[in-house]
Amino acid sequence: MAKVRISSLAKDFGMSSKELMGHLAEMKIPAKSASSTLEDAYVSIVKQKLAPILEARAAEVEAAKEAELAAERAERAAQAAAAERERLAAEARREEERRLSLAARTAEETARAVAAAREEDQRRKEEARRREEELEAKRRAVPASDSGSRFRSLLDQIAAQEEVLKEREEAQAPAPEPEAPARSRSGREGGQSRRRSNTAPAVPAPMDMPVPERQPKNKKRRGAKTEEDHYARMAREAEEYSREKVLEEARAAVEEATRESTGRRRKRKEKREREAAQAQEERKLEEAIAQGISPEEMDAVRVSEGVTVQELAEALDVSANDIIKRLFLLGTPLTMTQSMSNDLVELVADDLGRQIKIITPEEENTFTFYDDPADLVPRPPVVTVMGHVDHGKTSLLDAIRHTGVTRTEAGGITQHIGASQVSINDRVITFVDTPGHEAFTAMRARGAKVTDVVVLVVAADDGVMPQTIEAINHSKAAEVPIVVAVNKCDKPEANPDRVRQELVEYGVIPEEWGGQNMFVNVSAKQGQGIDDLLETILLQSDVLELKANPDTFASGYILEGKLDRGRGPVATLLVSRGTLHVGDAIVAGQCWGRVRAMLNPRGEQVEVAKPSDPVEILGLSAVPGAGDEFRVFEDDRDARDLADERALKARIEEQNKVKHVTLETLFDEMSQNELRDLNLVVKADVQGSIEALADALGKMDQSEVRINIIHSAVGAISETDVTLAAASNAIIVGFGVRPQGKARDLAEKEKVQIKTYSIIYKAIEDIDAARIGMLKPTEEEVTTGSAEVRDTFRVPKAGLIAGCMVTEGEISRDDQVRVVRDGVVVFTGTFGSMRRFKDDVKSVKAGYECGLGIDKFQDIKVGDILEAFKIVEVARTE
Ligand SMILES: Nc1nc2c(ncn2[C@@H]2O[C@H](COP(=O)(O)OP(=O)(O)OP(=O)(O)O)[C@@H](O)[C@H]2O)c(=O)[nH]1
Repeated sequence: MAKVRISSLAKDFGMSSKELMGHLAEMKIPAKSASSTLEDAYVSIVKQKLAPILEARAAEVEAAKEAELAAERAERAAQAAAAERERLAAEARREEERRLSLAARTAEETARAVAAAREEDQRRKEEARRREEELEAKRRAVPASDSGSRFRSLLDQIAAQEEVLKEREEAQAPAPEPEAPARSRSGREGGQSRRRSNTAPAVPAPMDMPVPERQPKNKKRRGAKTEEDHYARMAREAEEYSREKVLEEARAAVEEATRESTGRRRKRKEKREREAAQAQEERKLEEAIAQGISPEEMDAVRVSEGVTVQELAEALDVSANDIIKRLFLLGTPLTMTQSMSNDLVELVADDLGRQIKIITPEEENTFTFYDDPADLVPRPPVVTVMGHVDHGKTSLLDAIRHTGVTRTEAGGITQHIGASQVSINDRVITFVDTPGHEAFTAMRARGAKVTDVVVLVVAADDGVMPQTIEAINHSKAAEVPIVVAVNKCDKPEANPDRVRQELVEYGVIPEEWGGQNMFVNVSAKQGQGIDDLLETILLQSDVLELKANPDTFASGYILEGKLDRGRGPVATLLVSRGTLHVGDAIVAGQCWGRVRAMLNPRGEQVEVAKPSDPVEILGLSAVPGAGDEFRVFEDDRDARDLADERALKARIEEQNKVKHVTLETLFDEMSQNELRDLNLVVKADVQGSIEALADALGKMDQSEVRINIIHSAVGAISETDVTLAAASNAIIVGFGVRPQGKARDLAEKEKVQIKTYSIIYKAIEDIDAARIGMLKPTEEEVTTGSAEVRDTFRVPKAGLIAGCMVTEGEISRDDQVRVVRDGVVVFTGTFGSMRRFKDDVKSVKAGYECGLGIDKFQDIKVGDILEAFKIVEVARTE
């Protein structure tokens, strides 16, 4: 059979060998190290079980790849965008430069034009002044009579000259008028002003630039006006272009600013969300710590142990069909109302990629209470006495009780209720009387935390013994402080110091040696050191600052439950919180009732029990179990409902234990079309048997049902085999091997069928029979009687006849017969004749003689024993 190394399998799975080893350990598949090998059958189981993880991992890898690709794409896009931004910025820069240089050029030109205009103006003024002077000189030289007409003609000449000059001026210098663009854009102005505005320059002149004088208007100059329109249009276009540009830039700037502010807003929002998520995470963590579970479990969907397919579907909010389908694929077909094993629930949840938390009945029956610290008041410590057998636990408890009783009041111990209370220095200590760690651990296993302090009894003459160590370990696991009572100190061979030294090795270190544990030397027998021990317990409990809220409905744990003939169910409870009153409606496990009467440890009737008080109560509907949690309900209907609900759940669970396939049910399952695979785990004493079976199975018709040997090995049927079979709905077939004790128990619990055979063909027959839906009853040989051959004689036609005496039972004519000579079977066949005297008979009883002939056997000898037997069909029990 092929084998795979764990390390290479882990590699295939894309996980570390360590992780895979962890999974294997969970599946109870034996694997020593990463270099160990796994059978093929195990590999397929591992693959099946890990399928959800592997798929998830593949999906993760896929997602990571995609994320990488997306990141790459995003980066490329970002680069492209950056390049585009760079290009646009460069373009904008170029545009700006161009605009600036244009403006500069225009300004320069304007300045030049203005200077030229000024110069021209100056020159004109100069000219006019010079002409004025000339005229004045001429006027003075001309006689007064004809001076009028001559003067007029001169003036006309001058006017004509001025006209020419003006014309020249306009033609030479179309100096642009630096007028504000806003004014030029105002459409309310008249045509004149519009025309004026049309002469505005493309770019406004710098502020400090001197404004050129306005050009004189001339409506008659048509040609000049056309020229003006052309330039004006160009100027307007240039201006509009630059305006558009400015607007565009402004818009872009606004957009950018908005983007930045949205970005900031988004960032702020993201930060707020992050903080909220973090706070929620922290809250979750705190809650998880408070409940003693991992934060992941907080997210998980919670279902009760033994949940049915339908309930699981509802809890996971998926269709029941989906779950049934998955179960079918897992090889465990179940119907809607059948309950599922924890393994199956986890497998299905994994398959669906969901977190699930299975709530055990203990967890389900636990209540969580919250008390305001202001309501808490000190309460007495609850102490459990533990120690090795015969080290004096019972004696010590007796001595303590005796001390307490005599100390408080006369009357002695009248009743023992499984717990006791003693008073010392006006303070009370409660002792859980059931000594030994079984009670303690059993309670703890049920989630009951009743003990505040453990008194570890160690006999000074015996020292640390195995149960002492166990008690230490249990106390430490429960985080309960230990006070050591070194007992039997009265004995001459007592060596309390040796006890101290030995305990140091186990981390129990005396205070006087710098450790945490208080030690007291006592003698339970002589009552020595008991007060000292009680005071030490009080000291230890002071450190613990034990408190509880007495002003609320009571809750706590059942210490003991029993059925009393006269009084009915009786339970001893320890109140952890609140105050219990007679008449309270109470639920404990699956029991409920009203507290009819309450007795304190001294057997006195009491009306109330406060935190740390043990009381015996009457009135429950049934006997609760030790460690069951109890609580009082305001309304007894609620109490009854809860108890009923729990009882019903327990019953359903019992009925619905997961059903696995058996050879007998195989045909039914097949005909319902629910099963197509018959999985086998084969264990044998020799490899040859496994091979022979595999061979034979291989030859069977597998058209209707496929037979898979999911695991085979030489050796006894182990727990691991059962786990594997349970997980894969397989039948365990054993040849010449038996299940180990624990494996049998587990198989019973898991309802896994184990079939053991000593002959291979029987197994093959069974499997084949199961396959075709017929499981034949077993054939058994039953000895009917035996006869002794006393004589032989020959009879014509009939052959050799033996004269016999029937010594045992009754031999029938139809029986088969075995001829035994000197302890060896020499022939097996059937009777040919059976006669008494001359008559053929059907049977002969013990004590009678008869003549017997055996078919095809003529070698009967005197002294032979003829054993008669029948083959009967016996209905199979396995
Ligand atoms: N000399 C002496 N004998 C003691 C002392 N304490 C207990 N014994 C004896 O030790 C034996 C065992 O005492 P138990 O009190 O039954 O011890 P235990 O630890 O309760 O034993 P189990 O219940 O069987 O685990 C009895 O014979 C007691 O008489 C003591 O202080 N001194």
